[in-house]
Amino acid sequence: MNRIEQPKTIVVIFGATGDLAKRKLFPSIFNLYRKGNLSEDFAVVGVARRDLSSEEFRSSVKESISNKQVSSDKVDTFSEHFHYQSFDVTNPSSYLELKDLLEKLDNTYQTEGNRIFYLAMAPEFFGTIAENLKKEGLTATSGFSRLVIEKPFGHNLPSAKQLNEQIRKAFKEEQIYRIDHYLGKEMVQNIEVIRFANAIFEPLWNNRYIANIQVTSSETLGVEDRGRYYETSGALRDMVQNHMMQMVALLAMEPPIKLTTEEIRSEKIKVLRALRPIKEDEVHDYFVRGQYGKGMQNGGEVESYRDDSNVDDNSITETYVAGKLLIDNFRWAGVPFYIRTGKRMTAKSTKIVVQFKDIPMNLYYGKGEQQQTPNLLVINIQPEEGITLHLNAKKAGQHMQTTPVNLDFCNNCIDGINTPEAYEKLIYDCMKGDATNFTHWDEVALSWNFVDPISNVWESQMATQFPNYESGSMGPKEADQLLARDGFIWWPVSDLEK
Ligand SMILES: NC(=O)C1=CN([C@@H]2O[C@H](COP(=O)(O)OP(=O)(O)OC[C@H]3O[C@@H](n4cnc5c(N)ncnc54)[C@H](OP(=O)(O)O)[C@@H]3O)[C@@H](O)[C@H]2O)C=CC1
Ligand SMILES: O=C1O[C@H](COP(=O)(O)O)[C@@H](O)[C@H](O)[C@H]1O
Repeated sequence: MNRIEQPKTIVVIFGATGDLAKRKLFPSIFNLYRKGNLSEDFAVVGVARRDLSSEEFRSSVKESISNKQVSSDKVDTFSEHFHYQSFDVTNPSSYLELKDLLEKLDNTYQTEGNRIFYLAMAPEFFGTIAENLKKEGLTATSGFSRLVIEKPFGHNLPSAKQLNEQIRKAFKEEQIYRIDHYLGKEMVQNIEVIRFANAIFEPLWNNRYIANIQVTSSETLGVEDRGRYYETSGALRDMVQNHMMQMVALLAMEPPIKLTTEEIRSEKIKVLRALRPIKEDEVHDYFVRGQYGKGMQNGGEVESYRDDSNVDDNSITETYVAGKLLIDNFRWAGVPFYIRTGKRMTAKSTKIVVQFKDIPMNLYYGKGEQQQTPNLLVINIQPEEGITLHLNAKKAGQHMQTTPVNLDFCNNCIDGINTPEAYEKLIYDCMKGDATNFTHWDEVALSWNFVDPISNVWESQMATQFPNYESGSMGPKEADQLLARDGFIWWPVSDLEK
């Protein structure tokens, strides 16, 4: 029987009073504790500017996990592991105070000098914190010392390089865990298994049999209270440079020779290196940007992006991106990978659709009322988790007519299986020292290198047509034309699409 690994560690959360900590980090650590993936040998130290006692901090931790159906005793015992320190990231004495606290907690919780520094703060502080942690001796412990970095990792390639150089002065590459929460999603992790553990897919996974691959991540929410950040980012930096390109890399990579961090990352890096660069004068041929206007969602009218109080009235920030990526290697030459992501769209849905090529001669073509549809393999990432294979079969009856049939596997429909949240998996991986589902610097750099020409063009040219899609729709019509030019359509990603 497999024994559950119960890592011993102190997690220091920088930005522990913030949104991410409350919504994602505390509940994820709690789930690990509840499931027995953590023993009693762990502590969490929250740091932020505001003046709170550890008791007050524990109350906010309890509040963030209060909707979980568990006994209050468990919640109380869990929250006893949490401690708080008011902190100024630029002041060396804050680090020295933290160092003392960590040494004491090491003894109390038997954490053997193991430390995870989780930077859940505005990115402008990432470099300073990393440098000070080293300078003030917090990384010199008898155990491991790891740095978890939230997105965004830079704003473009030069700023990402600068940040990387800064943190590399304090931490080695193997100590750095750059979070991309899509890599913690169950079905994103399943891409490799579907591809490499099934004899029926891998032989077909190439330009001889695949016509195109579509990756969609649509959201119904607008920018909510993140307008200020989003104005500096836009969908290209917020979603494409990281999550979307990571999914493309997993879909396109060669089978790794072993399932190790180095081998898997190395195959993903090769895909990113093989991406055909988009020249600035070609951006319009390959990429489409959009911004949502007002519209109807869930039966009510919603405001446009530009109406948000934190957004410029004439903002040219894109809330939608669709693009065509080409991978110039032996396996993928000629196969377009289409990606699209946007806010305030028809449905919340992340799906990958692999469209297979038509067979050379179809004996049943044109028979019956329904046209035959291509074979599709749909990987449902969220909210449903699973796979659907679209096939053609004989329609019951006297005639040789075909009808589409779907073979469905739903991962999260099975009773009793509650798939863990992405953050839960990633935090646990980091505690165990498994960096496979975190992005290596080379992946970050190659992704910025790919998207930078696109953002340069978009920033230098006014988007006079904005807003160009209604809230509640599937994005601007130019995104449909992008595929129509190649003779394809976007396959629906939800039943709500007409
Ligand atoms: N929220 C989300 O859903 C997501 C967030 N992220 C990333 O996570 C990071 C944090 O985001 P989020 O939680 O939303 O941000 P918030 O603005 O909600 O929280 C920021 C935190 O930083 C602390 N802080 C700010 N300035 C200082 C300072 N000078 N010294 C010490 N602490 C400081 C704040 O506490 P106080 O005011 O008490 O100092 C607060 O705890 C960002 O990099 C963001 O891009 C990534 C993906 C999703
Ligand atoms: O990283 C981000 O992801 C979310 C979407 O994540 P999901 O897990 O809900 O699909 C997005 O809303 C946010 O803008 C972006 O920063």
